[in-house]
Amino acid sequence: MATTSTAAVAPPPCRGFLSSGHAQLRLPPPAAAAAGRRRELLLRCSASGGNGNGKGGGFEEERRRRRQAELASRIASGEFTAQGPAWVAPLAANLAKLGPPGELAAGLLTKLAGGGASRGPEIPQAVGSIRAVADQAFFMPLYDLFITYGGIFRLNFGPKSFLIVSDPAIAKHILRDNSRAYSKGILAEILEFVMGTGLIPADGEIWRVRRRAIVPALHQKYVTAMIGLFGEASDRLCQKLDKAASDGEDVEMESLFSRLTLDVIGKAVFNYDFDSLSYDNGIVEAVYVTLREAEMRSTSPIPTWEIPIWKDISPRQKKVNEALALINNTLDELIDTCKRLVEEEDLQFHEEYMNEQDPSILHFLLASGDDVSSKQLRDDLMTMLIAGHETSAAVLTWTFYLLSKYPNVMAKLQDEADTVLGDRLPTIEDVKKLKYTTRVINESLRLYPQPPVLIRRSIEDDMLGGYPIGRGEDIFISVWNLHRCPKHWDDADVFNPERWPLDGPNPNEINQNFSYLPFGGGPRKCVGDMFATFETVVATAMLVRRFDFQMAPGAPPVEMTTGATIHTTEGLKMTVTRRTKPPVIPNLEMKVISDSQKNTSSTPSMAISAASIASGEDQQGEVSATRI
Ligand code: HEM
Repeated sequence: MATTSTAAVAPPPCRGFLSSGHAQLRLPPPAAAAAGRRRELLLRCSASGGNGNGKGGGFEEERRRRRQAELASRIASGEFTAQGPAWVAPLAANLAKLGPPGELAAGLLTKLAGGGASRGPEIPQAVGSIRAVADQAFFMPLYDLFITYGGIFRLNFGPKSFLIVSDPAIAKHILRDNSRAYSKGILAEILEFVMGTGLIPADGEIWRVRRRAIVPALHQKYVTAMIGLFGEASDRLCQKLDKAASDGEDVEMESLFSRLTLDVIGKAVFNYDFDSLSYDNGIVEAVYVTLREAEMRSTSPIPTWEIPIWKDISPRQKKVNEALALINNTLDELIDTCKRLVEEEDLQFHEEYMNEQDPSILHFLLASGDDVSSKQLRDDLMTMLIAGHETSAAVLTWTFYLLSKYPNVMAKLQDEADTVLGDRLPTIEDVKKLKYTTRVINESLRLYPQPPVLIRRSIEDDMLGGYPIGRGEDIFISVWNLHRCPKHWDDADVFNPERWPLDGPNPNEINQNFSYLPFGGGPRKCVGDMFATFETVVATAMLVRRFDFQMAPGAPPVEMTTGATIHTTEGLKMTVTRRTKPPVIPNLEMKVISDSQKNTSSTPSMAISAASIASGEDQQGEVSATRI
């Protein structure tokens, strides 16, 4: 079968943050009994998926399992284990950087120096080489190390050192209880070139002011109105798939989901129609060039973009600068146009203000009289464009991957979509009824959290898990590990939407006590959580209502790699078949905001959001994301 090529401007994503570095892992020697227990745990905890029977399967699963088993047996054999006086670890780490002879010397040194006593509580240290696992996404080996060495340990690689946190109580402390003692650290440094002081990288006073300005824009009426936009964009994707099904072409769904969510977020944030599902234009290409650069910077061991002269003459940097200039000019024009519209408007601003011709966040911000420089406004828009684009696309990609592996879940999902949606574009009332679809998204986010790690830096001394830490520590909170911890989850690796009862609260960080963090937690929790949940629910329901999805024959194995979110290494190539049900023809004359959607101020609270109301940020008096 031929393949519909849709990835012209989206080059393959980069490898993991640590994958090209030489991570050095060293830990205190486990007692023999503990090693045995760990080995047992490791065997139970391979982070693989499974098939519809929950028994696992597939070539890629097998490869993943083999690689994990290899690392597990190397850890259990004590290969990474060394002990000795405090000076041994850094010296061994530096030796190991010199390649295989250095690694050998490091091994000998640590063996000879063995038996050092610890003075007070010390965070377990990982030192050694993970080159053997360098061909997988970096959060995968972190999982095996977590299973072996616990909820907090130090990872040294090269001159860098990170604390890896996989314990819910420690995550809660950093993200919520003592969040003021932590900044975005490396993340802010990496993203500065594209997001400036936008909401994600910003810290301190700038963050506080911008969060207070932006959160109100995602109010109930706005998110409800967006459901029409989600439906129309998903319908355009359905038309594309319809054509592929007629032509007998396989489709690369990851790239299509990326386009779907780009089209949605452009309209939702600044009322710009990228129309990337229809064609590639300069601005779409510029967005992808910028996104890939941000991911490259987050995964590269050497910051070539900072090297004097080179940064000015490198063709890659030139392309990035041109792309950024194009996006910035476009955003400036959109801001100017919107300012004119607001000036001409007979404006009566109120809490749930929304311009029905242009319900975008930009319009809200300008109408609210937000006193902000154009540069800051641009940073905020750019931040939301990126935050709301790749994340939702990744959720859809991994959801459809999981559905192809679990046909029983797909069948239930299709039943629900048939019953609830009929032949209409979804309304807010429909979305409330799509409870199983919502559980599928909840569960997909558990298995494939986007992003898989949250990054912080301590800006004060603190205690984490009983260990003292100094300021300046770079910290990775592994959401992947939290979401797959065998102590917290039954059959942690199995895709089981039924684990979340339909009549129960929507799972979130509060009711799962920070073992489940799909949208983060505390004051920096995602502002787009409801938006994103509705967007992915609407798209999933509309697609499965019309089509069956299977992995395409001969499709490359679906492996993970990571930048900001979890990507596939070679795309998600699927065969799409029209369902045998009578064709569904949505009423495209329906307005983006239907009459029933206009009067939403009295919309009763949904089960899906009721539980998220009591979020950590409220307890801290910070501005929380809007709930419906
Ligand atoms: C399924 C899709 C999404 C997922 C999984 C997701 C996930 C997250 C997570 C985990 C964080 C916390 C990051 C941290 O603590 O370091 C976050 C923050 C953020 N998200 Fe989302 N997000 C999604 C969609 C969106 C959308 C659609 C928007 C905008 C409309 C958005 C805007 C933001 C912003 C602005 C922040 C920073 C908040 C702050 O620091 O105050 N996200 N997101």
